[in-house]
Amino acid sequence: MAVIIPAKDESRRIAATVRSARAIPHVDLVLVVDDGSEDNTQHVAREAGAVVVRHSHNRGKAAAMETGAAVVAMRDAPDRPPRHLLFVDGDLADTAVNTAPLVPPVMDGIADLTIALLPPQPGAGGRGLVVGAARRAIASMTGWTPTQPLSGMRCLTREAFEAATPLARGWGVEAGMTIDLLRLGFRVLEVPCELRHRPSGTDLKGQLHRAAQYRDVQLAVNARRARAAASGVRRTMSPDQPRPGR
Ligand SMILES: O=c1ccn([C@@H]2O[C@H](COP(=O)(O)OP(=O)(O)O[C@H]3O[C@H](CO)[C@@H](O)[C@H](O)[C@H]3O)[C@@H](O)[C@H]2O)c(=O)[nH]1
Ligand SMILES: O=C(O)[C@H](O)COP(=O)(O)O
Repeated sequence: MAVIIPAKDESRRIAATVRSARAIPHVDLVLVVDDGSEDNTQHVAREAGAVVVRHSHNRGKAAAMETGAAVVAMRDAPDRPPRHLLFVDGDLADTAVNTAPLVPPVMDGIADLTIALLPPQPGAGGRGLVVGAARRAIASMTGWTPTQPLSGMRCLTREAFEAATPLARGWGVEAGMTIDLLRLGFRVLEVPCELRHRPSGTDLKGQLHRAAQYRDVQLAVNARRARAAASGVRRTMSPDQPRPGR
């Protein structure tokens, strides 16, 4: 099992997150992908015992996740099955170890993707707009209604990860991944985890962040709707079927 931590400017919390993640049973690799931080995230993470790779400029969370998975693949042993992947945010600090319940269902083959359900977060300022839009979009495309559609703490098999790539960009990654995997028949499970993260507030920074989340989720969902419609048209036009309009 490898933990992948995408991290942008997380120097205040990354050491505690890395140390805590190293204590998760079955984890033998903790990889931090420094996504073009302007602070010293990479050094702090390395000192705390993580393997660290770095984007020279900021590319967004989804790109950091893809980089992380590629690096894990390079470090897998040729004679052993590929490691499963556990994605953990850099701001969980001491609670990162509490993502441990995500692991057994994947290791035991009960689920292909597990998603953490977080308890209510003190200081969270959202009105549920982005969360609600993502939830409805996932439900309409898959028939499954997630409780926390944006939760990024996720454990999945390598097979599921590869089926979900290329990932949707930026903040669209979670909604895109859930839709893609469910539509391909993978099994998804939400698992309660006692996590504490730094929630977005109600200040301007928080609202701009939500606007970016909303935009990225819409882009991810629209691309998937278009793809589903196009594959529907292709099916209609396959040679053994009558063509539309004829
Ligand atoms: O350009 C970026 C921005 C952020 N991060 C990292 O991505 C993680 C999540 O970012 P955060 O700022 O904590 O975002 P939140 O709004 O708190 O994230 C919530 O919503 C996101 C989806 O919109 C999910 O990815 C998160 O897991 C979920 O906690 C953190 O480790 C960041 O350091 C990057 O790697 N690159
Ligand atoms: O704070 C959050 O949970 C996310 O930024 C989403 O915000 P929302 O509450 O507006 O959906």
